[in-house]
Amino acid sequence: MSFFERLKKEASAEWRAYTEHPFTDGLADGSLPEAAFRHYLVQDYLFLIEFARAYALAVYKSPGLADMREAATGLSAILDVEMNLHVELCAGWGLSPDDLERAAPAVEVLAYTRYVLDAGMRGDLLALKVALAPCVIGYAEIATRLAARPNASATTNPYRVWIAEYAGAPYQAVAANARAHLDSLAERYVTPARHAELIAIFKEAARLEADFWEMGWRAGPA
Ligand SMILES: Cc1ncc(CO)c(N)n1
Repeated sequence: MSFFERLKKEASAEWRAYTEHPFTDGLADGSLPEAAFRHYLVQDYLFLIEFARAYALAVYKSPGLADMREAATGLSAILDVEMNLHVELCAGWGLSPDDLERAAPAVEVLAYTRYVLDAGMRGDLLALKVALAPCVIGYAEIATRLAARPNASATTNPYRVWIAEYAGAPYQAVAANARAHLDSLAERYVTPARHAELIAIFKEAARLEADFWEMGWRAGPA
């Protein structure tokens, strides 16, 4: 079993609560209230800015050049690809870059991004990549599951663009790469004594991802 599979297995309750949150089902069938999605989009932009900072920390925390380049590629994937797609997606929802940058971060954004940055600052590159894994790899898994649903790509589903973006080949390749790199770091740096620490970080990050969906979900009409 790969290291990533092992993490998922150990954190199966947290993983399910995150990847099968009702918010995601609302995206799949188009039933998610628009206010919930709009709130999520604004907060996700603020999240991505801090997430880019965590990748920058991964560059710094890299023991060697190959790890450094991998982290730099991840940083560029966020700053140059994912954030541009996000701005485009937001424009379609009537949200300008100004609207996005003026927003105040929700406590769920602060809690999650500070947690990941802290795990990286006090730990090594592996601890940081474990904290990042639910975000990067989780979204790829969620979108693949949603894309297989009957209404996911229907023109009547307002969330089809979001699903297609994360289920699409470029994002899936980013996630596959992150997964392979995590497994290779684990081969180099995991010791039995570290398992509990790393599983705890993974569980916490998955829990904070579920809280992120919950934040969006609460912004929808009751
Ligand atoms: C909250 C959150 N987690 C993961 C991703 C994927 O990058 C995202 N855009 N937002």
